[in-house]
Amino acid sequence: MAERKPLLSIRNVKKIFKTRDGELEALGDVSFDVYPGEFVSIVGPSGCGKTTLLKILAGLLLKSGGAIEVDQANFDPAREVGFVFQKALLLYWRKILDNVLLPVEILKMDRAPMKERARDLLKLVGLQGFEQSYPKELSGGMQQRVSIARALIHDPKLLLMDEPFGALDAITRERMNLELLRIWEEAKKTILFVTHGINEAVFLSDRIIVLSARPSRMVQALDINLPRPRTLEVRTLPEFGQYALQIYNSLEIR
Ligand SMILES: Nc1ncnc2c1ncn2[C@@H]1O[C@H](COP(=O)(O)OP(=O)(O)OP(=O)(O)O)[C@@H](O)[C@H]1O
Repeated sequence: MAERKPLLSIRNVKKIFKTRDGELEALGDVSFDVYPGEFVSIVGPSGCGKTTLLKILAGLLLKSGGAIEVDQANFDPAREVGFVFQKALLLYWRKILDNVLLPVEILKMDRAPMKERARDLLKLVGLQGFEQSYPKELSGGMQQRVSIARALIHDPKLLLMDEPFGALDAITRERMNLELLRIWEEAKKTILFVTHGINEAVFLSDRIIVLSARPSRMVQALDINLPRPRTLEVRTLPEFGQYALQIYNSLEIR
């Protein structure tokens, strides 16, 4: 079998912010790989630089050191990366279909053929029939599903998700976890997912990267060998608890 090549190689990435009070070292030295089709989560203490790392990967921030290698010539983050933030950040004056089509306009792609894709994606995220609604007519969970459809519209290889369900109530969050796995399996994307939820990370991921407090470095890369497709029963397996405990230990939560 041919050796798998990572889609993304993050090598000794550092980020130092220059602030009024001097330099702030956010990312100390972070290295890990993400393989095509993987679901990788990042967990770590508040302020350790998880959002910073995602922004660097999306091309929204410059790194201060290290290297990011991508297994593709001319990998353009604008085209190959989709970003889902904690808040859905929909444009309230645009209908749902037009919100999903926003990246198409930003990337100056042909809008007409993408309309059909936008409809298909809304169906994929369970929002068929809401194409002509406005964001305020949708619940928080529904709005977040629109933002997932929007992040997928230009068919990026990599989906970066920054605590996408952090603002949702616990029940909606559970539902969104199941939805996301279904979407991931269907859309066959590579996902890098930031969360504060250790159980959420274990439930969703193939691998979990645990970062230390600032200046952060990787303290653990944990492969999650739980069966897929994951159903809620997976949470009752003893291994599930053992994985969660390993992460608590790495984070020194006792
Ligand atoms: N633009 C900036 N200028 C200066 N400092 C910044 C900037 N952005 C982030 N920081 C600092 O860098 C550190 C990492 O921030 P970041 O938002 O990446 O952390 P995080 O791990 O995502 O946190 P949380 O889990 O609380 O969301 C923090 O100490 C933050 O104050």
